[in-house]
Amino acid sequence: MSEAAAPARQSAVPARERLIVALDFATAREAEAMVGRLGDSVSFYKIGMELAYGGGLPFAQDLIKDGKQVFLDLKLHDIPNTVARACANAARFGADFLTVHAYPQTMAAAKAGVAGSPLRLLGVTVMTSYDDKDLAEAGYAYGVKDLVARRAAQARDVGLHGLILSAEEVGAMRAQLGPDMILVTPGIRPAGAKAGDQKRAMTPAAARAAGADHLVVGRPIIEADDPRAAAEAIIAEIASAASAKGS
Ligand SMILES: O=C(O)c1cc(=O)[nH]c(=O)n1[C@@H]1O[C@H](COP(=O)(O)O)[C@@H](O)[C@H]1O
Repeated sequence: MSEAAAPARQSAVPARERLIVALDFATAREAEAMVGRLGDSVSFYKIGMELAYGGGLPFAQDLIKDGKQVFLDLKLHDIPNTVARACANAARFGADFLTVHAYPQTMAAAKAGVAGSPLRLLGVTVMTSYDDKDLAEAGYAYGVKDLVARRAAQARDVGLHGLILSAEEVGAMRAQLGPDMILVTPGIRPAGAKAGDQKRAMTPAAARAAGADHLVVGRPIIEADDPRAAAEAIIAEIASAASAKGS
């Protein structure tokens, strides 16, 4: 894939493809049942670390064969040799996105590992369950805003394709990084939904209006009584925010 092609495609992405549903289940069987319930309302799925240990990787390949887009959320972080080799192996899957933690060594190794493949790497900046106090407790000298900005600049310097960050930082990071970086926001909560462990959460409309390219949503859809209706409501919110921006 030509790297220059990505931004044009990002701005042209339809609202439905901006929603990424997190298949946070223990088994591929449960994930498959959810994909069946969501039907053609959802085209993009995330396989995270829980499902990866329950048949998620072969299931990801089934999804790709069925024409779905797949985000492998494996959040890799290790010594450069291991990260580069893991990314090269993951690139064979045919997935669209893969996450690595946004540490400079890790990002550089990941970039080298996927060279020549269309797999796009997303650097996880600061988990959306963290606030400034959590970072201080973990030993960081930076608060959320500054650490996200620092890691975003490092990701851009390494040539990473995109970032995972909360919608609270998207506006500032879009201004800092320009239109090319793919900005993906978890921590999405429709009005009135329970935040759970998410500390930096926003509504779908607010996240999209702030400039998020893709929104990752798990529990508000997969735990809903009617997951398909919940997904359609979020897609409608994304579409209304996009048209309000004229994009
Ligand atoms: O990398 C991620 O996808 C991720 C990063 C982050 O900072 N916060 C975050 O919530 N996620 C993932 O996004 C999903 C959010 O799920 P819900 O909180 O249920 O909507 C989960 O699968 C998380 O693993």
